[in-house]
Amino acid sequence: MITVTLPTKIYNIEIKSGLHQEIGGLVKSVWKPKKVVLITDQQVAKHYLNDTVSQLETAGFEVLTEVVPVGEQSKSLATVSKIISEMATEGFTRKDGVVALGGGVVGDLSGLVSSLYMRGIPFIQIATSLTAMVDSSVGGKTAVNLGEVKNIIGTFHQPDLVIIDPDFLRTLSQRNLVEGYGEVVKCSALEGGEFFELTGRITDPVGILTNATELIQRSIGFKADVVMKDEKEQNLRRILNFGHTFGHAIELLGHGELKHGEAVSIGMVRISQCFENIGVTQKGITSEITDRLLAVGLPIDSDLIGTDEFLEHLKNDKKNDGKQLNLVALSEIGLPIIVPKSLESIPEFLNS
Ligand SMILES: NC(=O)c1ccc[n+]([C@@H]2O[C@H](COP(=O)([O-])OP(=O)(O)OC[C@H]3O[C@@H](n4cnc5c(N)ncnc54)[C@H](O)[C@@H]3O)[C@@H](O)[C@H]2O)c1
Ligand SMILES: O=C(O)C(=O)C[C@@H](O)[C@H](O)[C@H](O)COP(=O)(O)O
Ligand SMILES: [Zn+2]
Repeated sequence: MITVTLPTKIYNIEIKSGLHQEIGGLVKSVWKPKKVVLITDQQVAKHYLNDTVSQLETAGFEVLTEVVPVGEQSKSLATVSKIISEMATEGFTRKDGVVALGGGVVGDLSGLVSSLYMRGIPFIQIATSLTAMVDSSVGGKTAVNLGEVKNIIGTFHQPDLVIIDPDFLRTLSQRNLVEGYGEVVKCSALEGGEFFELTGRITDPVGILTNATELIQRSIGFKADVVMKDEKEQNLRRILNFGHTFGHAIELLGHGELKHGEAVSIGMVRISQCFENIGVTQKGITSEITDRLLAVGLPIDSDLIGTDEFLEHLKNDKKNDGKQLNLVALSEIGLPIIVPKSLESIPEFLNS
């Protein structure tokens, strides 16, 4: 178990194989019986919805289920408003709760629903994808996209509890498993040391599964420490965005072809190479990161980088100050820094 201690909230992240059979009891350990809306997507629902509903009902909760279509398209205001209107029809009050059962899409969407309904009601995350287990279920960033802009509508709203059972990974597709591993490599490069050595020993997707619990604990342990120091991303938390400035732009421009973790993988390699070329990043680091990503089959390059549309998307990065981009670089493995750059300088930077 990892505990996240913030100025206005303390919550636990329970990580253990087999927890999917203890959901009712775990939820009851933090909430009195009440109404809950259980939000999931169609794919996760096929495997886990009935059992989760039955566990929650046995524990005394009254459950409304909301099953959204699979994929990034469900991170939309239309989905938020549909769910919120059904909660209102069902008489949900401020004392009731939202439970996310799914990957990062369901988690980001449910988090936003819970933070908006009646100006904020309690929220629990049950992470079922690797991305959710190593990253999105923790830290309280909630979001939906608006048209072509990624995560532009969102809040910080921390959960009351995070449940992570690596057994859920057994039904996850290899592509989604590998995608989530992109964020693991990110955390390992940011932290360095034994964590980076561990990702260096993973030579294929099977290695992700056999080391899943340790990879989850290390990634979430690292992220939780950063979030505890800077919950609202005023400063340090920006490092968790390594690879995302370019990554989010190509994820959106790919119109669903690139999954989030794949786009981040490409984003990390390109930003790292550019910083290596101008002497900010120590020589050899890009190839160490690239080796880890290629080992599991993650993509490391995209033609979308550098196009006019790409440059246009960079304007929406949430780390920007006015016209200035704040890019995350690694001066060495384990030593992230923020490097300001003007938008105008990016074409030259990309060709450095
Ligand atoms: N809030 C944050 O801090 C944060 C961090 C990282 C990523 N994100 C967001 O998360 C999203 C990506 O998350 P994702 O990769 O989990 O995508 P996702 O939620 O779309 O899940 C990927 C796919 O896996 C399926 N799935 C999930 N769990 C499963 C299981 N156990 N068995 C079978 N299928 C399963 C889903 O149905 C979906 O088809 C992006 O929108 C990204 O922006 C947010
Ligand atoms: O938790 C954070 O902080 C992160 O930046 C984690 C990222 O992996 C994640 O993709 C996050 O949703 C990106 O947020 P955004 O603020 O760049 O939209
Ligand atoms: Zn991410």
